[in-house]
Amino acid sequence: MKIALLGYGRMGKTIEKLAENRGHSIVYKTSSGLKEDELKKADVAIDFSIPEAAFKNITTCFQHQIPVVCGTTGWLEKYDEAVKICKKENAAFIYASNFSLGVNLFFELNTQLAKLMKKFDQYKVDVEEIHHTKKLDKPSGTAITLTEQILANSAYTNWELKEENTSISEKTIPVTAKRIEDVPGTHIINYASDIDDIEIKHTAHSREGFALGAIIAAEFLKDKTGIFTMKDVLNV
Ligand SMILES: NC(=O)C1=CN([C@@H]2O[C@H](COP(=O)(O)OP(=O)(O)OC[C@H]3O[C@@H](n4cnc5c(N)ncnc54)[C@H](O)[C@@H]3O)[C@@H](O)[C@H]2O)C=CC1
Ligand SMILES: O=C(O)C1=N[C@H](C(=O)O)C[C@H](O)C1
Repeated sequence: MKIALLGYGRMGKTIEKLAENRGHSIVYKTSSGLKEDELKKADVAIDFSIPEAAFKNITTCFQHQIPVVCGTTGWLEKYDEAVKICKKENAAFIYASNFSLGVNLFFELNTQLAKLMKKFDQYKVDVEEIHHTKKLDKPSGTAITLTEQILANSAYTNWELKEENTSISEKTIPVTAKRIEDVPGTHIINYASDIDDIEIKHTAHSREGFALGAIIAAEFLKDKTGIFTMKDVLNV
């Protein structure tokens, strides 16, 4: 498979290494704007760039009917518009806030746990994410997905990023974002009561899980049209 890497930073470089080990070739890579003649050489594009660039990158791929896998976080206010353009251009698209198998299993666990906890209102939930200090967005896209899953399966009505010394209402899910050097990505869901806590946690040991998941998504998407999610790719 011929891959275009849109974003050649930490993730782009990890994807290049794993993709070549799986027999794919990187035919185009960029860390700035797109050269459309170069992009057109690819069977599929993988975007791990920056929030400001993702929408332009992926919609340019749609215009050339190049299937695109996007892992960039922090641009989702434009997701619905991207989906509309993808359908109009008869292109193919997968976005995921997290491509790792482990986190996608964790998403299922989180949903089931939220359903179970719904009737036990003595437990208060909070969501915490920890990432490296170079991360541009907060909270992480993964933390937002986890929080939205809890909202869809509980009596909570909204979420807020918790800054120090702020008080948060009963119906609001507090989300804490910590930045610690070199942490690839940790997510914790805690249900606390006066008597005990119940906690689930996912810890990424490196970026390889994210990169491998994105490559598997690209292998799935090549030669397809339409909008897909990691549930379609992994059958979870
Ligand atoms: N969905 C997932 O599984 C994961 C998502 N991410 C997300 O992926 C994104 C990238 O993460 P990292 O690789 O750690 O960041 P990074 O900062 O190492 O790499 C981003 C690269 O994009 C480049 N860039 C800037 N403008 C561009 C443009 N117009 N077109 C193409 N590239 C451009 C930058 O120069 C940089 O090299 C972030 O939004 C991060 O949150 C990261 C890991 C996993
Ligand atoms: O920026 C990162 O590094 C990561 N970003 C994604 C997110 O925002 O959820 C996924 C992963 O946790 C690493």
